[in-house]
Amino acid sequence: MENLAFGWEEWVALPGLGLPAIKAKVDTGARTSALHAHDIETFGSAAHPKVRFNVHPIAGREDIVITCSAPLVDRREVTSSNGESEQRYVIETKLEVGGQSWPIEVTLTNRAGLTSRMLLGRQALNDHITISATERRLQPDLSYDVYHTAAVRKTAPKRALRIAVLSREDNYSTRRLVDVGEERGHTVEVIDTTRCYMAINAMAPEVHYDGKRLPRYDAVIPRIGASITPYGTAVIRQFETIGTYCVNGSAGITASRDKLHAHQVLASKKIGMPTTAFAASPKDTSNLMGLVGTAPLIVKLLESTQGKGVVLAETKKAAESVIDAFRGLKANFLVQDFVKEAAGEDIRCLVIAGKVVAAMKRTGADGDFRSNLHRGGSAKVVRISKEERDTALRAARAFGLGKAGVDLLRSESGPKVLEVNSSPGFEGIEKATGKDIVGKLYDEIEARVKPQPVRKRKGG
Ligand SMILES: Nc1ncnc2c1ncn2[C@@H]1O[C@H](COP(=O)(O)OP(=O)(O)OP(=O)(O)O)[C@@H](O)[C@H]1O
Ligand SMILES: [Mg+2]
Ligand SMILES: [Mg+2]
Repeated sequence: MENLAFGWEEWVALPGLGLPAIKAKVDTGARTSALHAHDIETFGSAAHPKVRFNVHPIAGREDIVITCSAPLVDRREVTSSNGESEQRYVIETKLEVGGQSWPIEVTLTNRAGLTSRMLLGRQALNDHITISATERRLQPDLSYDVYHTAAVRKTAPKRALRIAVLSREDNYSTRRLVDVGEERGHTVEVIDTTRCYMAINAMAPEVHYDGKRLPRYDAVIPRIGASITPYGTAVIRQFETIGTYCVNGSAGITASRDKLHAHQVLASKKIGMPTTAFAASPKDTSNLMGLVGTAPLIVKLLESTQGKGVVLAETKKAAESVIDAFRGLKANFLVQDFVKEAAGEDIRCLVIAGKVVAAMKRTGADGDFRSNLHRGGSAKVVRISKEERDTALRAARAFGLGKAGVDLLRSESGPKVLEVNSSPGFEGIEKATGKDIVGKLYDEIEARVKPQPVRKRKGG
């Protein structure tokens, strides 16, 4: 390597950590280099331990945070210049300066006394470096401005993420989320939503599990079952309060789960859907049916999933008796125009981050108007029209969902949204379309956790 001259302070970059500019002090009294970090947490398996930490690259700018992660190489006792010793995590990363780069060992410490962001110890100062103790910044200047520009996002390395899947089930979808995440070098933990507990505290929101506070996750992937929506969304809200990126937000899950609420949201955004009405009082049954049109009509339990509470009433009389029966059971329901021309078929569009990544057509079992796969329906890949695509995207956006399964009926007057599912299963659609949908979800998560440029402060 070409010789480099260092003063007592130099601009350096640690590209492997996503730190394009940082001021480092040369400290020949120390063997290993040190980086000022906080929220230092280890994660990953015993065979491949990793460490996750936050760095404020600019002294005095606590609002600028870069989250880093790196494989852990060691944990060792380090004695600092003031004689105090502490156990520190050690990582290996590339130091870049003056157009050259070489690997160095870095210990992580959050000692408040450490005034510099970084100290360069002897191990990093190879033979090709000559130090002039009385001079400073002999190497080309870098600028903190990069943290205010899109470059900070572009140059951020792919780092190992710590991800939680909120799920109570060990099914295809959960397993795929774990497998694909781990293939990409992330650590994916499956957390049983109902076993999370929380202290609702304004100052220190946190989530506990198995007797411990849950760590900081880079992302939370909610797979909340319909039976635990209120509790599950409360857990997600807690993560949202901490500032964790949740692929689907609590508000969108809540609104899309409640069929009445969901239809109101869709209607307010002028998204096509079958004419729908609902009423609470038995006195209004015939007026209610009048609002929707003439028989045949669909009567749907609000809590229905897998098509279990969806009834097709061929005549007005049949509709009345179904409604009476539901009322007798104190069940909530809605009445909907039967889209006959859909002919027992619906289209499931899988939306991830504002894109329809796959679509399949589901066809009901012989003689069933319901196309649910759980009811014996079958699925195959389908090409959708631009109008169908736009409708699916708008429906997912209406609930602010990063991942959604939007179900459409093909009607004479264009696509009609039946429902928006916030925990769409991946098995049916991956098998029908051959697409790697879980991979696309991770593409989005990886892009979302990249650092955002921070606005410059006046005078700063
Ligand atoms: N208004 C309608 N007109 C025609 N067919 C309909 C209508 N509503 C529902 N269906 C059929 O019945 C199926 C089940 O209805 P829907 O999806 O609303 O119920 P669900 O029980 O919530 O099902 P899921 O398990 O998908 O959540 C639909 O996939 C569709 O094939
Ligand atoms: Mg449903
Ligand atoms: Mg459905």
